[in-house]
Amino acid sequence: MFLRAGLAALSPLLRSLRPSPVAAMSTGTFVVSQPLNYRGGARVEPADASGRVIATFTCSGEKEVNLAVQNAKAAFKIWSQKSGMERCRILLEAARIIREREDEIATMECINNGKSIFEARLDIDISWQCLEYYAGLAASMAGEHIQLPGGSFGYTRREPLGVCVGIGAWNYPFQIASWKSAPALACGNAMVFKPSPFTPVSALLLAEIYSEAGVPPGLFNVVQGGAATGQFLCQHPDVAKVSFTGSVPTGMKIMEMSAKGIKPVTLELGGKSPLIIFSDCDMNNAVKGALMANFLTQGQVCCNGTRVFVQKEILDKFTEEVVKQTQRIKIGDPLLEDTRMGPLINRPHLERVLGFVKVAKEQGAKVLCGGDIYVPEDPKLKDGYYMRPCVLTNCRDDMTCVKEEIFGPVMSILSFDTEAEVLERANDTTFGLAAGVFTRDIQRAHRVVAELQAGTCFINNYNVSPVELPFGGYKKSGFGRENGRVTIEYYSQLKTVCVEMGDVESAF
Ligand SMILES: NC(=O)c1ccc[n+]([C@@H]2O[C@H](COP(=O)([O-])OP(=O)(O)OC[C@H]3O[C@@H](n4cnc5c(N)ncnc54)[C@H](O)[C@@H]3O)[C@@H](O)[C@H]2O)c1
Ligand SMILES: C[N+](C)(C)CCCC=O
Repeated sequence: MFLRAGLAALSPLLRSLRPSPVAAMSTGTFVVSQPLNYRGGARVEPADASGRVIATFTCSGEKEVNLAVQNAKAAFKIWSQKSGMERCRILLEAARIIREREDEIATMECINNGKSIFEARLDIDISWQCLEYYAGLAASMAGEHIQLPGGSFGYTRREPLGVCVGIGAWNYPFQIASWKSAPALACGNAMVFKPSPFTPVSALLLAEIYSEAGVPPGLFNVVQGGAATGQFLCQHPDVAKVSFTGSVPTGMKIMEMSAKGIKPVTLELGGKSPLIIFSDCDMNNAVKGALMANFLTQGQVCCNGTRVFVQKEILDKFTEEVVKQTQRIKIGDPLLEDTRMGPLINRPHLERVLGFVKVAKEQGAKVLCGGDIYVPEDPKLKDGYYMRPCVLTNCRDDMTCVKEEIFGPVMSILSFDTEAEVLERANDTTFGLAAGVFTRDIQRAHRVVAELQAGTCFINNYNVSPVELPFGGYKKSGFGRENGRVTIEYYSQLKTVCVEMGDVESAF
């Protein structure tokens, strides 16, 4: 197998998914000449193929999934017996290696996904921080001791679940693999991870780094493939838990499959989050916050605050400034240091996003900037999947662009009068991933976030993600959390031990 990967080189992958020709989106390329599955501590060709070829690697079928799970089971026996301190040391070493190789990993991620190298480095930083954070928690995981009458007592043990499955989306490939594996491994579990077929390469680096850091062979495995491979993983009888990041429709299927095996699931799904800008805000910060809420990773971010509610008094000034700053965003080759927006993930997705802009116009929205294809000057990039970031105004709550997740660089601006009104409109959605508020009134800020139906709320900032804070959704945006101390609970189970110090008082 020989995969010439990269945005340029991933074109064979994209070509295999749709017949039209796909040209280079980036000047960046890398050559992957090794297999893209990772099992038992080494890169391996899949033991079988489902028949659906993606580039020059094949989707893993039932046999390969089974081998990966069996390898994970064997590694689990060793890993789960280690003390928290032992696991901590190995995870810290893995974090150190990621940090040391940050530039190399970020470059691969940039080519893998199309996000700017500037952002890719931030993703890698958040990834090693996540490993460091859970390394610390591994060493401090403990149960309770509960005194009972007559000297008897009980205690609780926090135990790992076994083999956990991670299934990732394409927008944060390395970071998603880290957010799932770090808490899973810290708790003593093993993992089989399936990246999105659109971004298959960077999870392999994580697998190799874990091996280099000293995890037992088979503790973290990677299987490549799409929906069918994901189904084999979810349905496997030896899998104890599934952690999924992706769309709501796929999340529903994952939950259904997991329900059949009574497997706990974590679902990190989509969103259509509100960002509320009150007239007493710090205007500079609110404008920066709106850009952060909409244009990271070409707008392909689950928690983006795409419904920007602006209080009437400052609507014109805010809109003018947002448009000015949006037009300044440097689009182009994601490997260049000053680029801040690269191409979208693939042509069908670009067309889908442009389609949302078209419908928005038909429904009465006004395009203040962008929303069209961008052709970079560099001839090598001319057929890339670029679009200009878009700001829409004249939006109404019933418009498609305001109701549906676009997953692209499209911000919808809506105006409001009162706090009560905006809260009702902000919550009028089936999603509940995130929300944001900009105001100088501290009481209002806390009052408003208390009423917002969202799992992750930001006050006077947006889309920052310290690994110490739990991240996850309400309503159809999913359940379970990633990051923060609480995630330990999603990768472990509690055993209660009741100890009798006297004689048995029998009822018989
Ligand atoms: N909440 C979060 O943390 C978060 C983060 C990133 C992305 N997302 C969401 O992900 C979506 C975009 O990502 P996507 O297009 O990759 O999502 P997707 O649901 O199409 O695919 C996600 C993953 O699921 C796999 N998959 C697809 N069908 C499957 C099936 N039937 N069984 C098992 N696995 C299956 C895919 O191969 C991929 O690895 C957006 O809706 C976005 O909001 C959420
Ligand atoms: C790191 N962010 C920007 C908070 C994104 C988290 C993952 C969502 O897609």
